[in-house]
Amino acid sequence: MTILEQTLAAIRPADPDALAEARAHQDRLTKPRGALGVLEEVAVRLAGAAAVNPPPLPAPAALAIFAADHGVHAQGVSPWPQEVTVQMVGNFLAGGAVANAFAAQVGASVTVVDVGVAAELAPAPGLTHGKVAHGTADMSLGPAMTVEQAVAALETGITVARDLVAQGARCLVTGDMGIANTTASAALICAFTGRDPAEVTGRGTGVDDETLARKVEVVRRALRVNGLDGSSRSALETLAAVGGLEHAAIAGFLLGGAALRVPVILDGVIAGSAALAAAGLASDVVDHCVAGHRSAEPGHAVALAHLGLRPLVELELRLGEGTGGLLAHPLVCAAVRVMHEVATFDSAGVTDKEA
Ligand SMILES: O=C(O)c1ccc[n+]([C@@H]2O[C@H](COP(=O)([O-])O)[C@@H](O)[C@H]2O)c1
Ligand SMILES: Cc1cc2nc[nH]c2cc1C
Repeated sequence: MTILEQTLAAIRPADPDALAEARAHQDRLTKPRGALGVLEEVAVRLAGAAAVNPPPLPAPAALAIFAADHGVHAQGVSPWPQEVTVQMVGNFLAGGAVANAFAAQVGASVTVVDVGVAAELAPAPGLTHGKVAHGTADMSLGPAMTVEQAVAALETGITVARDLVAQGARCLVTGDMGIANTTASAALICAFTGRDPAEVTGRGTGVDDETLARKVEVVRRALRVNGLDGSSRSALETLAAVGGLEHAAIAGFLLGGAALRVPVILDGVIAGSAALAAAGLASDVVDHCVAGHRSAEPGHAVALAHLGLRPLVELELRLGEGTGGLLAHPLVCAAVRVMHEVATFDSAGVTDKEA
């Protein structure tokens, strides 16, 4: 079996016994039932994903930033030049990006993965070489990737997840860097949810009205050229046709974490669209994902609703890199810590109104 086949075969849905035990456990803790709101559901979901209650504390966390370039950049869909992708990789490796500051704040490690940066990158500490191609082809003219390239990038993501868990990570956080990747994200979201490009295409790094209108038409053309406007293609073909190499690698990263029952916190719209592809390959992967935040990009809310995931943080972030996922990590840890440390009505001698 290939790494991808092995991984897909290993993914299990949330364990119903652990889910039920965790729900009952929440109701015995010294707080009014439901008082921790969304955090109660997060802890219960992690128990289901781990198949044990209480679930393991999701720490330490490891951020993987998957970097790649996009042929569709040639259509004028981003105000930023393509070389910013490789320049930001240098910034991540030097510790100078927002993702580095947030990772330091929450005690997460940072790994940068070149899965498809157009420029050559010299070996450096913290950089993983997983280059599948020097960027994708222009999806508005034909498929962005071959199916073989998409599989190679998926397997890079799986391998990165496996390596980080082997090194001790107990929570994975997705990160991305790729100028023009919000265009590919919008196309993936349309293809997987059936929504119109005008509803899900956003301003990315901050495009003006004229560029936004062009971006919507580029997404529409990419869907048409690749036969994704109505007719159904497989998840893998869809990912290859309009995804980016970082989308494929992030989808693999989610599958790799899920196969090992290690939770993965999703960052923004790039991760959300990659999760749609991962769910198309193995629907149970969603049970192992936590939506870290909701980004300002309109397609992100559409993707999360389709996946049935509720974002934890809403701060109008639209940076990527894993920044929103990292900010959610302490919340996820706090939700699980409750299950380990909070007394029950019985153990603390607190009168339960239900007793
Ligand atoms: O995470 C998000 O939701 C998000 C929203 C807008 C922009 N980004 C980041 O900005 C870059 C893509 O923006 P653009 O306008 O070039 O498509 C890419 O590096 C992403 O990490 C990320
Ligand atoms: C400067 C810059 C930093 C980023 N980080 C993620 N995407 C980005 C896009 C730009 C343009």
